Amino acid sequence: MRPLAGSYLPEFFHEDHSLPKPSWSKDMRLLFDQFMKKCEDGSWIHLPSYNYTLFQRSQDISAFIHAYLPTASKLINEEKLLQAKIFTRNFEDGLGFEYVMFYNDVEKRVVCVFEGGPYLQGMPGCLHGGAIATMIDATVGTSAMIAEGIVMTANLNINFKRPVPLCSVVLINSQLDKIEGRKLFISCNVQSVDEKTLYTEATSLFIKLDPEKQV
Ligand SMILES: CCCCC/C=C\C/C=C\C/C=C\C/C=C\CCCC(=O)SCCNC(=O)CCNC(=O)[C@H](O)C(C)(C)COP(=O)(O)OP(=O)(O)OC[C@H]1O[C@@H](n2cnc3c(N)ncnc32)[C@H](O)[C@@H]1OP(=O)(O)O
Repeated sequence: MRPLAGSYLPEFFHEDHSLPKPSWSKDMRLLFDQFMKKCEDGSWIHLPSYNYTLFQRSQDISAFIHAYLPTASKLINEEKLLQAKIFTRNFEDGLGFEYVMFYNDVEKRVVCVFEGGPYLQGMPGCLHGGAIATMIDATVGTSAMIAEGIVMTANLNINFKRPVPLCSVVLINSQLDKIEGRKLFISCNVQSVDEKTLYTEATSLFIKLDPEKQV
């Protein structure tokens, strides 16, 4: 199985969605600039983000699924895989998930600057809990993938402590706590930009996939 080479992908697949857009709020842009500044000495790394998976070409996705998820592969329509896109990267600009992640290798931390747009409403004026869970999963998932490669979420435990105002910017801070064999334990919190409000706390367990096992 070969990793993705950009050359055979349509142009729009190359777009990095984690870069500033006109739809970003002032807070989002400010935090982006602050973290980019921290990247200058190499302590933090900006993580690009696309709306396709690493194995977008049908045979690459197919090879991946057969190797790692043989049971699921029996139920997957391979033609539809050509249309597959990353869940969080398919809303029009500014309406859904706007986010950018940064990674600190020494501290084993991934931080996500996230603004949930108006299409992510749950309770009136508030972000849907599922949208928060999605972005927590994406953030801790990124941390797990950086550490161990091909992983899946086995457990995600979330305490919603305060409602997140719709269209506000939050910081999702994740921390790789420990790795035990194939298990990765990653904790996370969601805070307001001024760090005065703790919205959410979460713990997660990721399992490194074992191609020898028939999951
Ligand atoms: C996958 C990446 C592919 C590459 C993609 C490339 C680019 C992507 C680009 C952008 C994406 C960026 C970021 C990521 C964004 C989002 C992340 C989303 C991730 C997900 O959204 S993913 C979907 C939800 N996820 C599932 O759909 C999993 C269903 N599930 C299973 O497929 C199996 O369950 C599996 C594989 C997890 C484990 O199965 P298995 O057979 O390999 O391992 P096994 O069961 O033996 O467990 C081993 C040891 O973990 C312990 N253990 C297991 N589960 C536990 C639990 N829940 N609580 C406590 N302990 C647990 C056991 O007790 C044992 O412990 P011990 O060894 O001590 O006995």
